[in-house]
Amino acid sequence: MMERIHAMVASAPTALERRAYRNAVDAAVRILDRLAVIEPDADTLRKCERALTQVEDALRSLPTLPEDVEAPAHAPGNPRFNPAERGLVPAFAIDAGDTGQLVGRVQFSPRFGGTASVHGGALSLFFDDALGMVANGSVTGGVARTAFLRIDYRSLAPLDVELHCRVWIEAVDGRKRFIRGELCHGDRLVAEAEGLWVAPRTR
Ligand SMILES: CCCCCCCC/C=C\CCCCCCCC(=O)SCCNC(=O)CCNC(=O)[C@H](O)C(C)(C)COP(=O)(O)OP(=O)(O)OC[C@H]1O[C@@H](n2cnc3c(N)ncnc32)[C@H](O)[C@@H]1OP(=O)(O)O
Repeated sequence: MMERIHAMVASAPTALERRAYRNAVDAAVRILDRLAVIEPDADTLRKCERALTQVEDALRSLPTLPEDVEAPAHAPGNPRFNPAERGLVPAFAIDAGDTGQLVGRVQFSPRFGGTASVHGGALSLFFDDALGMVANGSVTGGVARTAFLRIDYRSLAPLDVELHCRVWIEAVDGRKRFIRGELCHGDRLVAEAEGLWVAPRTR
């Protein structure tokens, strides 16, 4: 038990560690964004690979978070919890929220590109996070998992451009939370999403 408590305390990052973590992830995703747009040059890329392998070696020298420690690993203060801080989803800015809806902006950088526009799966990833945030927010209270997520792709989503997003609670029925969302480029609808989040049984 003491070991477990120690592991829980040890895995909660300080503000300094969290900032350093975010800066390291930012540097890594800037590399992926750059790799998505460059004209490849074998010599330069071989040098990059060598330098990146050194970075990887440095990261391998660090201990990994214990797998069995649920609470701190998923606590809001832990960067492992937050997909945007890990570079998994594009960073988005929340302009308004907290009343069962959320209004914000998101910009998909080149690594999220399919061909010339945003990859459909990246849009789905974003919606899972944004709708999930409202499903797990202060109005509904507590944790819920995605049961289904349907995306309607209405028009191509441009890369590197600010898109506007709105997410709201459509209905709550017992453990079920039906959430909807939409993403627009200016006045143009880019995609719509609807999903169901189910809270765990209490007994
Ligand atoms: C510590 C505090 C935290 C607070 C956080 C606040 C800050 C938040 C900040 C940032 C949040 C970021 C948020 C990201 C969110 C992303 C979430 C994910 O991506 S989760 C990974 C992907 N999802 C899975 O892996 C689920 C896998 N599936 C399951 O675990 C189960 O199937 C589950 C839980 C979804 C349902 O299982 P059952 O056993 O609990 O419930 P049953 O009895 O089967 O269903 C309950 C009701 O739901 C309907 N239902 C279930 N699945 C359905 C479906 N696919 N379609 C339609 N209805 C469905 C059923 O028909 C039933 O309805 P009837 O009660 O009879 O009316």
